[in-house]
Amino acid sequence: MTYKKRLALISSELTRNNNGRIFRSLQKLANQKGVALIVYEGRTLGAKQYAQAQRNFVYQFPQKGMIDFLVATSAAVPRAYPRDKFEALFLDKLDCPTVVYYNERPGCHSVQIDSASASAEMVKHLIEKHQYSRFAVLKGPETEPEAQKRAAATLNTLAAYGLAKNTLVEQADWSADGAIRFIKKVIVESRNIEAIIFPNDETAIAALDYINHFAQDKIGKYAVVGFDNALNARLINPQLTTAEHPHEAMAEYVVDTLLNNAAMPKFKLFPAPIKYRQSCGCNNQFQPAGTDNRLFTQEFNIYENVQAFDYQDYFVKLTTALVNRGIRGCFISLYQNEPFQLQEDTQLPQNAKLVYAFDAGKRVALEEGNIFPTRDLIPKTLFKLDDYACLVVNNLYFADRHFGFVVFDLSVGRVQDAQDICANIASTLNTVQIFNNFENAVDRNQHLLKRLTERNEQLSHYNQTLKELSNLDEMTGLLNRRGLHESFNNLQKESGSNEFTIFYADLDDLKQINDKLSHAKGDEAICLAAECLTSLFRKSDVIARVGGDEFIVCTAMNQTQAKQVANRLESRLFKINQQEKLDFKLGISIGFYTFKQHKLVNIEHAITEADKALYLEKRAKKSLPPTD
Ligand SMILES: Nc1nc2c(ncn2[C@@H]2O[C@H](COP(=O)(O)OP(=O)(O)OP(=O)(O)O)[C@@H](O)[C@H]2O)c(=O)[nH]1
Repeated sequence: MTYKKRLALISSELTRNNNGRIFRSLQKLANQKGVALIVYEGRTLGAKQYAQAQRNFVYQFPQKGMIDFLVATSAAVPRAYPRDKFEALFLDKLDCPTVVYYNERPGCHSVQIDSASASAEMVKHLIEKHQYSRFAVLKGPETEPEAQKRAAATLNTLAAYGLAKNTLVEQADWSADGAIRFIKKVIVESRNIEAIIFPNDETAIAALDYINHFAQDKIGKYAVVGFDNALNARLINPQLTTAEHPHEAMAEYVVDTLLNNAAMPKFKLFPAPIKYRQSCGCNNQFQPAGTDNRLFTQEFNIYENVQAFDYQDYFVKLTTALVNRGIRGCFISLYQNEPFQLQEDTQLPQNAKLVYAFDAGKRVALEEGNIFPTRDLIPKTLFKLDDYACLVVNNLYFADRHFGFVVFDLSVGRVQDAQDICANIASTLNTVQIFNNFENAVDRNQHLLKRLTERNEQLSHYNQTLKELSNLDEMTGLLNRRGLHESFNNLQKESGSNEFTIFYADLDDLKQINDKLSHAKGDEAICLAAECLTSLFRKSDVIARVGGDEFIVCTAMNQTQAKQVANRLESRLFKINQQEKLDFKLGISIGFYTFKQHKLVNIEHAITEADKALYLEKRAKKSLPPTD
């Protein structure tokens, strides 16, 4: 079956009070007429409580073109919610026929129940059938016309029987908090109260639940009545006497009105018959305390494991949970934006990405991509919205991180289960995302660390090269003076010798070569001298060019060996000059100084001594007498 038209229901928590019955009755009637129901499940608009405000972001979802009709209940849109805000959020934006339950709003149809007659009848029943004369009355919120009608009719009827004076009256709201404060007061003040009239079932049930668990000596002492015939009215002990909303008839009227798109807003009042159960004193068989009737609709528990740290693991477990609970469909989408915090004017993110799909009772494998306009709820390319009779939309958030939404197909399946699973999806996906962010950060750090280590290694390699370069003479590739000192220290440590010789060598007549031939030839002579010295000494000896044409060699040699080397130099030079066919005569003078290691004051002293010897050698070569 296809559902061409869509009815949006703006509702607060579907498992509470009247909401579930409005939901199911509208679903049934709408579906019969080929209209799909899409429920946007939030809380009470305008509520200050944190969780309610976060939930209400779901009311941003209904968009023009997506839905054809709108229904808003007073639990979701109370009378106190300002007209301009209501119009901006729904009416102006959606521009479609709208019905409000239990309220009247300009431009909307309205369905209400005749709560005044029902309240009066309830009081009459308590007085005439049960002969109670001492009453306590809790009034609903002053801002709600529905609450005022109930309270006024109750108090007027009590007054008509002359019982108003003895009645304890308190003002509260529709919530359990107010009810518990009130029942405590009734118990403490005693006043022999016989019957308590609550403004709705939620407050009546909260009071009975309080008595059952915290004031067991008062079980059965008070007759209690509520209003609404909420889902829990039959589950509380004793079962609650209450006024019924004729939901089927109301839903039929609502759907007809919307489909026929009546031109003028209409107001319709429905009678609210009383459901006489045990709590007023009828059918007076109280079940013994402690039978632990479970409140709400959860009649059995399924303890599947739906906890995980990554998406894939989680989606497998979620599928099992959905199958176990018989939910027909579940579609999870994450906003394309980063998670955000709600501000006053936060708009629905434009796009979302479908990350999980469970359709017609089975998980659907998804390809990559699946980004779609958020307002569509599910991607048109994969699923046809017209195929779904009943969808429930919940936003996904955790603390103040809003990150996506889930759409349940509840044409089959219980609302309570969908709510359980929705809470699980929100908290688990939040954990998965935070865990992923954390892991990514760790990965990023590790990657950075690796790159940093590589860079460091590269850098220390460059440093080493630089250091080596800074120790070398560029022209000859020999050590320079700085390199000489460092290498000589190593030589001393590594040679194992305690006798060393420092040679000081100097080219002969370089100036002449420069002047007569060229500076380039002078360079050639220097390089040739370097080669000559390198070939003359051992690899382990330290050879350095320390000035223009001056060289120092440090070796682990005694004086005899040093003399032999000095002699060998002469023959080496002779050979070079013969073989190389040079434009100049290569001549090297050399002086040396040998010392025992322990006698060495420092290398500079040894160099000076070698230099002196060189000087003498030079003078001798030039046949000049030495000067002092
Ligand atoms: N081509 C060249 N010449 C240099 C270099 N460094 C220094 N000189 C020159 O080499 C000459 C060295 O002079 P000395 O060592 O005093 O004199 P010499 O001509 O070698 O004579 P003796 O040492 O007395 O034999 C100077 O003229 C410097 O300008 C160099 O790197 N290349």
